[in-house]
Amino acid sequence: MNEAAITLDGWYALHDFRSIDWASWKLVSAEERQAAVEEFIAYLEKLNEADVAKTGAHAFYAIVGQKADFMIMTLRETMDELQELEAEFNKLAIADFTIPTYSYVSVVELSNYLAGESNEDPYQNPHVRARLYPELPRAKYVCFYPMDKRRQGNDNWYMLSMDERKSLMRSHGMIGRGYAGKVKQIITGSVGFDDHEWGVTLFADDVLQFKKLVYEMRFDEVSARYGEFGEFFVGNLLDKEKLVKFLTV
Ligand code: VOV
Repeated sequence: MNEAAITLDGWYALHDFRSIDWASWKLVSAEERQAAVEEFIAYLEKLNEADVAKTGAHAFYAIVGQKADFMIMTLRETMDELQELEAEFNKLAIADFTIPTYSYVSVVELSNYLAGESNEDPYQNPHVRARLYPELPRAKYVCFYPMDKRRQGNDNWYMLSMDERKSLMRSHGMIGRGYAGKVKQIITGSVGFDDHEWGVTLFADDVLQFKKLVYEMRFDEVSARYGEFGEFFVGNLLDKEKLVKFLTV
């Protein structure tokens, strides 16, 4: 059997995409709408308490295009908490006017492809911890897509030796490093959890950097030869003020 990469696993992740049923939302009285918006804001503020306490993190973005109207991404210590938060959202008044369009369940993952030899417990290393339990930046834009590594004929990632995969991942990492300070990436593993193998969540203040990074990576062997991609979602940061405007009809 080929050698599997060893993964370090951090917070569990839920990406929850919803569309709004605008026709029904418009039929509700202004008072009811206001109450629903306030309740929604209180829910988001409660999510943010975990960000402040560093027991989790969340991101909230308006999605551009017809795939969804907004996305709430939550990171938590347990899968149980993610499900509880999802159920809590579903009980909000605003949820009656949303249509679930897509969701993704995964866990923040680091592989050992580029890790050096060490006897220390990686879970105690502050740099590793910062990546496994990441703060989600309030960047202006988000990009999310699920992906797989190909398993077809001669292009089978899982049949490559550990050394071959290490060398390919090194090249991948080098391209990524060129985007330091411009794009923050969170890679979440989803084998056994969802329909693809990884979720890729990117944050940036310049939306064009997503296109530049993803395009450049397409020419790198890991993506060119072995990358298979699901649907792409791109969105704009929603703060309280923008949310109120967004839900005003
Ligand atoms: C912002 C840029 C950026 C940077 C710096 C970066 C670096 C790194 C490093 C150093 C490593 C390996 C060690 C680890 O940390 O796990 C990875 C790992 C991974 N990546 Fe990456 N990646 C980036 C960005 C980045 C993008 C844009 C994509 C999507 C690919 C594309 O074509 O659209 C991606 C994918 C992945 C995946 C799926 C994995 C896991 C692969 C596996 O088989 O386990 N990644 N990645």
